[in-house]
Amino acid sequence: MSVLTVAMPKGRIFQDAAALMVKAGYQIPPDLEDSRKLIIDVSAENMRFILAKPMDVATYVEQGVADIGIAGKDVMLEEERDVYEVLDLKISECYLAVAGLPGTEMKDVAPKIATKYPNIASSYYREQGEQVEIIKLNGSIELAPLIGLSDRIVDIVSTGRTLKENGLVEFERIVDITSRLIVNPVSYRLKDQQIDLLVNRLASVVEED
Ligand SMILES: Nc1ncnc2c1ncn2[C@@H]1O[C@H](COP(=O)(O)OP(=O)(O)OP(=O)(O)O)[C@@H](O)[C@H]1O
Ligand SMILES: O=P(O)(O)OC[C@H]1O[C@H](OP(=O)(O)OP(=O)(O)O)[C@H](O)[C@@H]1O
Repeated sequence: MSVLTVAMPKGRIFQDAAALMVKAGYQIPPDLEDSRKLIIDVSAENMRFILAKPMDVATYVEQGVADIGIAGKDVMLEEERDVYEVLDLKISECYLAVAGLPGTEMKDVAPKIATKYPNIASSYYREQGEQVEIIKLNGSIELAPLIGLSDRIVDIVSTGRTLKENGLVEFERIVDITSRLIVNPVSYRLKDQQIDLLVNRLASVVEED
């Protein structure tokens, strides 16, 4: 049986994802994320974990250097990678929303939208029939309307604390987000039994609403 390479997102999703795998019976070392090592072999499970930035997970899986991966639906929508999305893991829940300063209207001509998700924001406003200028930022998105960089932001909301503490309000909810199990199409053909086993084991522990 060949080794299964799993691209795991560092950061927020990691703990939820590792807990789910442990619940599914996989012997994952609890300190997987504590070291600075980026490749961790778990020979007992015939698995290799690569620790990636969340936005890059789907890239590793599409390129085939990882057979499977765990990625937020936000990443899947933004990146549109050629991978199979096989299971909603129902972890790391959040949503994408439009937010801004309360009581403000968008400018009539070329309103500015700051976001880490330019593709999602573009298609959202295209569907709304609104012509906007997208400003790509890499973080601290909530700053943009506060300092006059944008009329609105498109960003992730989880507890709502960041919006609240910066005096911003949510205007529209765009899409609910959870993390997904994704698979490289070629790997799915070559390692179908191994992957099916993992999918079934994870599916059986994913909480049903
Ligand atoms: N409050 C939240 N903010 C951002 N992402 C969240 C939140 N809650 C869940 N998520 C999920 O976690 C993923 C991002 O994880 P994380 O914040 O660790 O990475 P990141 O955005 O690359 O962080 P950084 O750039 O600060 O390292 C998103 O793709 C999303 O699916
Ligand atoms: O609703 P909340 O629970 O407050 O979470 C939402 C915030 O968390 C994320 O930012 P992150 O912490 O990843 O920082 P960033 O500014 O570096 O993107 C996201 O971009 C929001 O700013």
